[in-house]
Amino acid sequence: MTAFKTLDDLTDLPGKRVLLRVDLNVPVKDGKVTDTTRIERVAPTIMELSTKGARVILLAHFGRPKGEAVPSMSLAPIAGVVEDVLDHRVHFAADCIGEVSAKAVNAMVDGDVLLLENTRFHSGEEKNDPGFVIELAKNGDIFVNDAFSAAHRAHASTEGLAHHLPAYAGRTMQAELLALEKGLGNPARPVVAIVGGAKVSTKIDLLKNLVNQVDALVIGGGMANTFIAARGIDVGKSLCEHDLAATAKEIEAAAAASGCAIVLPVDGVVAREFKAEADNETVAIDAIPADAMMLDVGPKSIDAVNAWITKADTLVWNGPLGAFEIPPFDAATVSAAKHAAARTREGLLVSVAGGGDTVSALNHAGVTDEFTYVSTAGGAFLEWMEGKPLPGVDVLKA
Ligand SMILES: Nc1ncnc2c1ncn2[C@@H]1O[C@H](COP(=O)(O)OP(=O)(O)O)[C@@H](O)[C@H]1O
Ligand SMILES: O=C(OP(=O)(O)O)[C@H](O)COP(=O)(O)O
Repeated sequence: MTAFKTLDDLTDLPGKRVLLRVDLNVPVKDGKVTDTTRIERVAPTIMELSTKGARVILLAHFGRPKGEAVPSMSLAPIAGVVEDVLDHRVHFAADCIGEVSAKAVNAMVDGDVLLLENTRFHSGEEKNDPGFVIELAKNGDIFVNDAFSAAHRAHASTEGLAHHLPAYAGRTMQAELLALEKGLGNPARPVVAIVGGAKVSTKIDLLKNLVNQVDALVIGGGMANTFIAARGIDVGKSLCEHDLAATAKEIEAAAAASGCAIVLPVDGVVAREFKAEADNETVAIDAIPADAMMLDVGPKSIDAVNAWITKADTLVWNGPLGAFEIPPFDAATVSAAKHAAARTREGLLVSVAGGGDTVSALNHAGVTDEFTYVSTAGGAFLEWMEGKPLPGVDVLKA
């Protein structure tokens, strides 16, 4: 934990350009940020550096634009939200490298905060391309990483930069690792994991190891549809990654071998449109109409999920059970969140949840403060839980 340098080791900041990696990959609906938790969590690091006289240059990604400058994934609208959370002016530059960024950085005075455009607008970011890292590094004297939730990515702004500039962990990075170690370092059993959400392809591999560490794996959301389809059941138009059927089967086999129960939905709430209050019906899992999508798990499945939460001494949760942003498809997620919160309140459960949308879902259910710990990270938190090396953390220790 103390293996890396922190802001406590940074002295003489006035005049220094600090490249601060943050995670601004926040939930957005109809162009509006719906949850500012990730911004609130990095605010103390930004303000500490600014108050100590640094010129704070924020690096972040938004969405998965795959190396293209996709306007809908610009960070420009997020700058104003960061400004509101910080209650401090936030300048914006329309590129994270090159002349545009250099001009904005050169115009900074001590204490200024500048947000650079989405690092993923350049293909060099995800490739951790050495030439791109050098371009990023030109704008800074010091690198601080406060994006624990992106630390499982070996990208230019999360890993590469630490090889080029003196590198430090931000306050959130420190706090996340400490809290996860405290909550899950030696978890009381049974340990139940809930994994749902939409990022099926990037998270499914994590389940292979997770089943060796938990006593039950409850699967919901788009992830469940993929497992259900792999069992040969037609999921209609549901979010599903059919090409991952073999992986899903491997995970089921690994779970059987390690004695981990796999809990899949037995019923679902289906609709033909992805919108709030869409006409919907509850059907058995093997009766999803061909033209419908399962947007939430059904009432019998909710009972089963809550029964597993009752059995658990420790709960780890990433990914909502359904499309919670569009009621009534929030029912399962809200029910499980409230049940886990109640058990935690009674001292019967250690509950740790994480992920940009998961935090937003817990906020929606009104129970965030009642969980033992809520991480900003989803995938990174699961990888940490698996014991996998996190490139963004390891490079700070190197
Ligand atoms: N059955 C479903 N169909 C479509 N989308 C779903 C379904 N269940 C959950 N989702 C979506 O998953 C998203 C969150 O997934 P993900 O990004 O993996 O979580 P996190 O950000 O917490 O790691 C939410 O936007 C939610 O609407
Ligand atoms: O939102 C994020 O992760 P999460 O959905 O696992 O919480 C991070 O910003 C990482 O994003 P990525 O999964 O596109 O690399």
